[in-house]
Amino acid sequence: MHATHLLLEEPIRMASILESSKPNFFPSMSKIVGTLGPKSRSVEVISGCLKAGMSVARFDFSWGDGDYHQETLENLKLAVKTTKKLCAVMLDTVGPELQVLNKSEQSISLEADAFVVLTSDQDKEATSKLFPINFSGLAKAVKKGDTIFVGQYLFTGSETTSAWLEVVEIKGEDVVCVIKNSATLAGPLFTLHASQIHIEIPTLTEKDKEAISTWGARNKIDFLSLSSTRHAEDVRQAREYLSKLGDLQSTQIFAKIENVEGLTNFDEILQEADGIILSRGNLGIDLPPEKVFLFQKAALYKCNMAGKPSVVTRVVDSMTDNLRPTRAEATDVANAILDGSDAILLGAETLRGLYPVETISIVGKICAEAEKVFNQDLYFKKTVKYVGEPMTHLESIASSAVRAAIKVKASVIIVFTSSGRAARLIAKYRPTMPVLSVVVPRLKTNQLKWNFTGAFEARQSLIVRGLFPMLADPRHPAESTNATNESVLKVALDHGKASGVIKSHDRVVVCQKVGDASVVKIIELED
Ligand SMILES: Nc1ncnc2c1ncn2[C@@H]1O[C@H](COP(=O)(O)OP(=O)(O)O)[C@@H](O)[C@H]1O
Ligand SMILES: C=C(OP(=O)(O)O)C(=O)O
Ligand SMILES: [K+]
Ligand SMILES: [Mg+2]
Repeated sequence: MHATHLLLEEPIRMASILESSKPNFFPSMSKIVGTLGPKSRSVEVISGCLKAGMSVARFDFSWGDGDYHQETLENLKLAVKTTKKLCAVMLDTVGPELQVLNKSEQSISLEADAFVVLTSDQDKEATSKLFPINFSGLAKAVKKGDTIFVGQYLFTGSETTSAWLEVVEIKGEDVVCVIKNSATLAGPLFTLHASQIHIEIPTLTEKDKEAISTWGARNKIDFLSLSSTRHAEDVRQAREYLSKLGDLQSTQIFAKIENVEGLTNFDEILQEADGIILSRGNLGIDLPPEKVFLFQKAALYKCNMAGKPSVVTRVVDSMTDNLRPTRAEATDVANAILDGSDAILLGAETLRGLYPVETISIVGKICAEAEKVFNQDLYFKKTVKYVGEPMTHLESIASSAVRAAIKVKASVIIVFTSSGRAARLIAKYRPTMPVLSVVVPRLKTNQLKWNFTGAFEARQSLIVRGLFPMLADPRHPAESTNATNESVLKVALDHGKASGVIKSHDRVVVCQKVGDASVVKIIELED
């Protein structure tokens, strides 16, 4: 991953662009989150997704029930076993999403300039003149002139399967809208997005709590994607809720920023959350188009400096129906990585798209190319300056490990960690080589029984750029004596060699504790 060093800021030989890249052991350092659904739930397709580079599976509770998602998850577990590729699980909440139920499932044709009424009377059938919605407060929340988008889940706002409405009148509980573009709405469920409007529904709804405490607890979810996070308090409340659900106190919360409220409160939200999802689908509707890129760059910079993983959504919509992305989309993926994103989240493309595996593969290839021209040196300096002095011991060790690894052209960095903190700090400095994070389990008690930690920590690094986890044998005690350190390191090196990331005569940088001292050491392998 560090073979050819081109920098965007330097003149690039045009011919070098045509040289094909050697495939690496890992498709890319950047991570891919795939949403699993109708087109991606067989063991076969999921195995294909894992081999193509998906390392986090997202289960979106905006549609489908627990049983449906459970079936998919069981298939994922089988696929993980057969492919031997690790995958983390993310539960995505419904949140304060407005929905129209189309019980008859017949498509609804909307004509430009005609009128449609949004009503809270959910007993009514959806027709081209009437949309029953799941919220009674809309008439109070919107005013004449406001914009509302409606379409099939994950609509883009630019195709003929979604429509743009403008509020013309409020009649009691009903909202009368004029249709701005002709469209055909298909499927059982449409999503509604009222631009820049506060919807008075809690971020974590009762339905979400139910899904988390049953499905989530049963499956020990690694990540909670908190849809429509609007305030830091939303994250605190979700954390409080998870803390009462046994193992889920280890679940990480990714705040999904999808509207201007979340954007306005971004700094406080970032402090509370474990990571951020830039939900550009909804945000792209809430923001004027010319401002979207700016939010992306500003938010990713803040995540990078905080050392918290970031995820960008909705990159290759057109691949839902096509084998190739548009030029704009291909360029957009690369730019998300150059802007600092850790991961790319695929929604419709894998959920209901025709080419889930191919999409993951192409997105991974674009990410890998972007990583090669990423100006790590500049980024490193910026980060060190931002952190300032004095650094914490651990941060100083982590940044030094990355620097040393680049200077000696190490093929990998191996980091020992239990909490995952050391590994995340190394990733923060964006090493150009993969980081094998060796998660050493710790024995922990909840006063009832003994348990090993480590599984969550290992899987949670699957969303961080550059981190590739392995779980050490729990028979190795977590205290760092020289003998155990050496034996765990040997296992890690063997693992690296067996998988092909480490070859004989390679240099490897190791970050671990010896007694009470944190050390960075450089080792040169024999054959
Ligand atoms: N089991 C272990 N054996 C050796 N070194 C370790 C172990 N766990 C963590 N370290 C090292 O200890 C330092 C602190 O790392 P950190 O991830 O914060 O530890 P912990 O996971 O115990 O909180 C880092 O240098 C890390 O590489
Ligand atoms: C991923 C997105 O959100 P949702 O949860 O609605 O798919 C998005 O809006 O980009
Ligand atoms: K959702
Ligand atoms: Mg969304």
